[in-house]
Amino acid sequence: MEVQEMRSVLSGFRPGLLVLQVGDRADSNLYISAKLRAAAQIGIDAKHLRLPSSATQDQSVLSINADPAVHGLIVQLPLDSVNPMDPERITNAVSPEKDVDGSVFRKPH
Ligand SMILES: Nc1nc2c(c(=O)[nH]1)N[C@@H](CN(C=O)c1ccc(C(=O)N[C@@H](CCC(=O)O)C(=O)O)cc1)CN2
Repeated sequence: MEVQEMRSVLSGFRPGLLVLQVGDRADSNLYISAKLRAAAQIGIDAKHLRLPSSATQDQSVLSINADPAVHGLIVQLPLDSVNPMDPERITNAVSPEKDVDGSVFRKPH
């Protein structure tokens, strides 16, 4: 369903997107700006959460998953942290319903 259609069917509903970044890479900043701009143009309430490069694994993803105002979540790669990070583990921690990139591995039933 297109965002406009969704908003008219679900009167006033505004989908929320969050882009999670760890660190401050210039290339990631550019990609994120483009994503936020594109989302805003089609009526998505897009936000950017930048964690410091001292951030640790997936606690942040888990708390964002639980936020009902975040309907879609993008974990911007690479994760630019001074701590060991397993990108697969982090992207797989994204709730499948919120997985904008379609990168969550789901076990077949
Ligand atoms: N969460 C994600 N992180 C990263 C992704 C991603 O898809 N999801 N990909 C890259 C960075 N990136 C977007 O974030 C990205 C990098 C390069 C390109 C690209 O090569 N685009 C094409 C043009 C495509 C077009 O105009 O339609 C090109 O430049 O030739 C796109 C996205 C790492 N992190």
